[in-house]
Amino acid sequence: MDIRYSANQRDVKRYTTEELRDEFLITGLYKANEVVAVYSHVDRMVTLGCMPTTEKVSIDKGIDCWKNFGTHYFLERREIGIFNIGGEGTITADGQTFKMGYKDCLYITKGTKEVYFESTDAEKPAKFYMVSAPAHTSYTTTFIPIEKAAKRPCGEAETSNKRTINQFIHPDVLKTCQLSMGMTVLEPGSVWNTMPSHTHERRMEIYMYFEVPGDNVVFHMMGEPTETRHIIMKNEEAVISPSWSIHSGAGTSNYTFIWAMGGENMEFDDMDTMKPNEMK
Ligand SMILES: O=C[C@H](O)[C@@H](O)CC(=O)C(=O)O
Ligand SMILES: [Zn+2]
Repeated sequence: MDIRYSANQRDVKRYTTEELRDEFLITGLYKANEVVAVYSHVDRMVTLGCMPTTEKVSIDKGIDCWKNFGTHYFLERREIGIFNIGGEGTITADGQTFKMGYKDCLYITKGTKEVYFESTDAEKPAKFYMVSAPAHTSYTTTFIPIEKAAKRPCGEAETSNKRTINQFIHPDVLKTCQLSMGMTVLEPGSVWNTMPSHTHERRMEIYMYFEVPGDNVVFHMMGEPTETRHIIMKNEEAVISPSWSIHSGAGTSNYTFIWAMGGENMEFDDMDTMKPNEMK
């Protein structure tokens, strides 16, 4: 498993493009019938991708749970949020089966021993995007279609940031230990997410950009507000944002992204925002 040890804001100021990408960018999430996992020591969050084609794939395929987590199975002391960003598929969690259409979300609670992924059609495989956080207790495994998500329209066409924040795994929708996840959809002509930018010292965040058409890219902004850097991101790539970093982006087209947060603070609006002209 790819392990990322956390980097601090002082050293990051001197990182080259390559060092910045090696530390924070997550690429290659979808390899047929594999589980691709990146363990970050920032809040011990694990980002995973699974694209089952011809096989029924177990969540711990290729992962040595005892060596990496010191647990007997993946969700022994973890919770996980899963979105399907590909063709139709199914997830089986301790015998319960969930049909997962495009953009459907599933929260699976701590203590779930067996989790399997399958695609309905190997030619149009499901692509599961997942983020897992350490958990101290069990709640309820819950299927959340986009209609059940709490919707927050924000931004304006005039400032190229008109978008809808869909809160799926969120205290208003269901209980979790520390994980919250959602999906932000930008309108055509809007390219900026999370502008005005913010940080939240009390929790970290991971963004995964998708629906980035063709050769387009997203310039993902990170760093301390007065020491910003950017990472150019392609479709279906994710990026780790430590608590000290802004996480904001501008695409060469509109796009969609999934955000995931972990930390003790679950108050969505508890952010330190800044005016765009206060940043450097
Ligand atoms: O802490 C909250 C997260 O950064 C995102 O929900 C922000 C976002 O989706 C947006 O403004 O476009
Ligand atoms: Zn944020």
